[in-house]
Amino acid sequence: MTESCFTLLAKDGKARRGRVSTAHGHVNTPAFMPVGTAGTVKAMLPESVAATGAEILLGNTYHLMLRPGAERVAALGGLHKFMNWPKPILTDSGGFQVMSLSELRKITEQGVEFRSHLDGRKHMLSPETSTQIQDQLDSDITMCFDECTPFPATPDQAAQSMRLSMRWAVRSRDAFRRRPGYLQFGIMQGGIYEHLRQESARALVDIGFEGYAIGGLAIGEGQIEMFRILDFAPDFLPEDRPRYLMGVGRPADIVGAVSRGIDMFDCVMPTRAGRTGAAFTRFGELNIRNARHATDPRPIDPNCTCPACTSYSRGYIHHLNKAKEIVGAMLLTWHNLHYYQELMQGLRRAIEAGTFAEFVMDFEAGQARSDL
Ligand SMILES: CC(C)(C)OC(=O)NCc1c[nH]c2nc(N)[nH]c(=O)c12
Ligand SMILES: [Zn+2]
Repeated sequence: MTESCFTLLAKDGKARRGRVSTAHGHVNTPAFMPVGTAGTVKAMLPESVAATGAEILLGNTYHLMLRPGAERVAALGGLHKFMNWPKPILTDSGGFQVMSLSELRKITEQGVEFRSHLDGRKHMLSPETSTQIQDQLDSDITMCFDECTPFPATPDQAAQSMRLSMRWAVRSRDAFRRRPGYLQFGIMQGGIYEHLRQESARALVDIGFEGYAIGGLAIGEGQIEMFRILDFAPDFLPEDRPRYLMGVGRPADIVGAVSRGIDMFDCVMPTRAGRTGAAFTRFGELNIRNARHATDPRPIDPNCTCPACTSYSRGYIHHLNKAKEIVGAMLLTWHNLHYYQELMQGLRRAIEAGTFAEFVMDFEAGQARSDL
C-alpha cells in the first residue's frame, strides 16, 4: 500500500499548493531546496539553513561517493546525522554531475565509467550503484539515474538520449528499496521537443514513481524556451504527484515555473551568489561589490528580517566581500536563502488565498524597480 506521499491542498490556475510527506518530515510546496552538494550548504550552518525556512535540502551522489564515500557517511549514521540536518533530504543521482564535472568518462548501456575530478581514480555509476549509494545516504527522495541530454541536441540525439534514460529509469526503479516515507522520482528528458517529452512522461508513468522531475532544462535554452516547454511538459505528468524542475533557478524563473504547475526547485544560484557578492531582493538583484555600496549605511533590504539586514549595512558587507572575509559570504548567503524562502512562502500563501495573479504582478513590479 503506497499511501499518497503528496497532498494537493489548493490550486490557483495551474499553480499548486501541496505537501510532500517523507520519513524525515513534510515539505510544503512550492518548495525551494538549498543545495548541500558535499554535505553542507556552503557558508551556512544547518541551524541557519533551517532558520531561513528551508524544509528540505539537496545532496549529491557524485560528490559524496568521491569524498568522503557513501560507506563512510553510512558508518557515521547516514547523511542526516552526518551533516546534522534532521529534515528531508533529496539526493541527485550523479549522472548529470559526472557529465559536467569528471574527465575521461565512457557512457555505455551499463552506465558511466569516469575518473574522479579530485584524484583521478576510476569509478562507475549505473542505475543500480547510484540507487544503492542514495540508499546508503538514507536519502528521503532518491532520483533516477539519467543522462542530462546536452543542449542543443537534434531530435534524434534527444530521442536516443531520452530513451537511454528511460531504460535506466526501469533499472533505477528495480534497484529502489521501497519503504514508507522513502520516495523515488523519475526524471523526464526529451530536450526541447514536445513529442519526446510526452514519450518520456509516458514511459515514467508506466513504471510508476512517487514523484516526477523535469530534467534537461536550464542548460542554456534561455527562459523563453524553458517557459515554452513548461507550457506543456508538466501536463504530461500526474496531477497527484510532486513535480520537480531540476536546477532552476532565478526568482523570476521559479515564479514562472510555479505558474505553469511546478512544485519543487533546486538551484545553486542563491548560495553561489552569496559568495560572489550578488544579493537577491524584492526589488531585483544588486551586487554588493559595486562601489556605490561602499559607504551606504542602509541594509541590503530594510524590509528584510534576515540577520544580515537587521544588523549590518551594505557598506560593511561590501567591505567584507572586498576583503574576502568568510563572514561576508555567510551574511550574503543567509540573506539570499532567506529571500528565496520568503518568495516560496509568498507563493504558497497566494495560491491558498486565490491571489496568485496579484502576487505575480507585485513580484514583477518589484523586480523592475531600479532604486535598489
Ligand atoms: C545547468 C543547470 C545545473 C542550471 O541546470 C541543469 O543542468 N538542469 C538539468 C539538471 C540539473 N540537475 C539535474 N540532475 C539530473 N539527474 N538530471 C538533469 O537533467 C539535471
Ligand atoms: Zn536580508
